[in-house]
Amino acid sequence: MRNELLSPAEMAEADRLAIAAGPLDGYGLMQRAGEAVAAMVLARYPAAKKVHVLCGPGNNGGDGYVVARLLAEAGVDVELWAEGKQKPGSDAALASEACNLPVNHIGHCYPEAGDVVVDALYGAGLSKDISQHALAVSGVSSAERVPVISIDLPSGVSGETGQMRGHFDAAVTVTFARKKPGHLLMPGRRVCGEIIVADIGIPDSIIDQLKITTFENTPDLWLRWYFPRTAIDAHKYKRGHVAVFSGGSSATGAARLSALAAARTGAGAVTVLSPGNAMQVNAAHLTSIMLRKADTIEDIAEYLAERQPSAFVLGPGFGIGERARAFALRLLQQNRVYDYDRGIELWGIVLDADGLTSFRDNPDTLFEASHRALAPPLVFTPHEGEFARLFPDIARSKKQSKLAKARAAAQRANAVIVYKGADTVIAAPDGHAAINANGAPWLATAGSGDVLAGIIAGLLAQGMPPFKAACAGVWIHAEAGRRFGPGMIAEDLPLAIVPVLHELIENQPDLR
Ligand SMILES: NC(=O)C1=CN([C@@H]2O[C@H](COP(=O)(O)OP(=O)(O)OC[C@H]3O[C@@H](n4cnc5c(N)ncnc54)[C@H](OP(=O)(O)O)[C@@H]3O)[C@@H](O)[C@H]2O)[C@@H](O)CC1
Ligand SMILES: [K+]
Repeated sequence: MRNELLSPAEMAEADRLAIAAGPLDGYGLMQRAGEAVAAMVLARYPAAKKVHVLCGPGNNGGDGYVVARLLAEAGVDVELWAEGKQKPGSDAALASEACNLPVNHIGHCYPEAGDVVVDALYGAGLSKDISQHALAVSGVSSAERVPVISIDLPSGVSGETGQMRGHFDAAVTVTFARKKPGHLLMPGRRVCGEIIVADIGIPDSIIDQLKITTFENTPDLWLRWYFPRTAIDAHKYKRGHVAVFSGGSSATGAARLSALAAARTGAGAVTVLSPGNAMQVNAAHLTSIMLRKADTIEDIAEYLAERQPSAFVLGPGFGIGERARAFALRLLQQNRVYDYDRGIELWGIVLDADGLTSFRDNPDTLFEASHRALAPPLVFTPHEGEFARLFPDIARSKKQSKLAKARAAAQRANAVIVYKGADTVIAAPDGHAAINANGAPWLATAGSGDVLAGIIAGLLAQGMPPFKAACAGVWIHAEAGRRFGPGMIAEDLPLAIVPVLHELIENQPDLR
């Protein structure tokens, strides 16, 4: 897999292992890094009037000296600008010695329209805010529309968290071996431009040794082994039965959106569980989706015994309060069911929106229930506000990245957490996590989250493991929204996922 995301510490470990295994030493890796960037600059900007290379004191700057030397050798007009003191004898010092160009202080750098800037100030070793001089060059570059090529990361962006300490706005970021979380987490992602991952000679076998648990959410993560295969003899209930709880008579649309999405995702049967006072309005709007009255805990118990549904959605439009808490805790009393023949978990619960907010005053009652040994798999789908209500202390942390927060929450809740946003993070209680990157702004529309909850439930119902179902659901939902484009409303989404599903299945020969 090439979708692992390496933290700066993991990347340093990969470098260390690669150097120990040979044949390249640190200086050799730096040459390869510089070659990749120089080749990219030559290919993309053959008509650049001048290339300004900004070098910091560490190895990011070292890469910059290699780029400057190679571009000058290729006949490009190169000017070198530096700040900070190099460590004598470091790879960066060797790279600067090998580069014979004059070095100017960065405070005098004024790029002009038609030039290109190579930003080799700070990468993995960023440890403080970037200087006023660096910020000034960044500002002039933006004002003059001078493209910035950032090495490893736009200087000022943390590779670990995506947080920024001043920044460059890159047109292209060239990173090495694998992407880093900071390339995908906001706000860093916004300033990376196009991200190119260059091979500098660190083999996959070295990355494998690191046992990475953070990934970019791409189909590689879940399509081949885990995506539901519709068996030829599939009976509708074998393809899973999803139940979605509806709100009262004036708030039923959200549940129907979830229900429709679950059905489109391939669940064989879907039922809306409705309060008595909303039966009529739900009945007026449902056709293939079934409807059943569920006002009380007894109604739910009866339904569970009779129909053995395989996934629930509780929360969209449901209403905040005691009823939501009681229903959620009742579902959590059911034991998980494992189908040993098919090797799949038979059911799970997606808790969204009001289903989460209802526990804001006493989240521990929810977490105690979810930690019971036989409790069914749980997926929470909070946006930022809901996350803060359920995990206030984690949400407040200034130090932790969104990735770390989602992981901490997943452990505490013993649930898969889908921490939504432009950079949705999916985290499992066992520490596995993925960052989604195929979203689009049009997904931020009312009802979009209800559809996502339904897609995930549809996948859970078909036996997909909860973390994989959540990852696949987020990706499919985002892909459908991205392809639909401007003008999309949530009602469009359940149908828009269909071509995405077709393509996923067609692209996997062993899934046909
Ligand atoms: N390892 C390898 O084999 C390979 C690594 N490669 C490359 O190395 C890069 C990582 O190199 P690195 O670890 O030297 O860190 P780097 O980002 O250059 O910064 C550290 C220096 O900057 C300083 N500093 C930090 N922030 C600052 C600020 N805001 N303002 C001012 N100063 C600041 C910091 O100071 P200190 O924290 O020590 O006070 C220290 O002196 C990586 O991104 C990739 O490009 C490739 O060549 C492939 C092979
Ligand atoms: K940089």
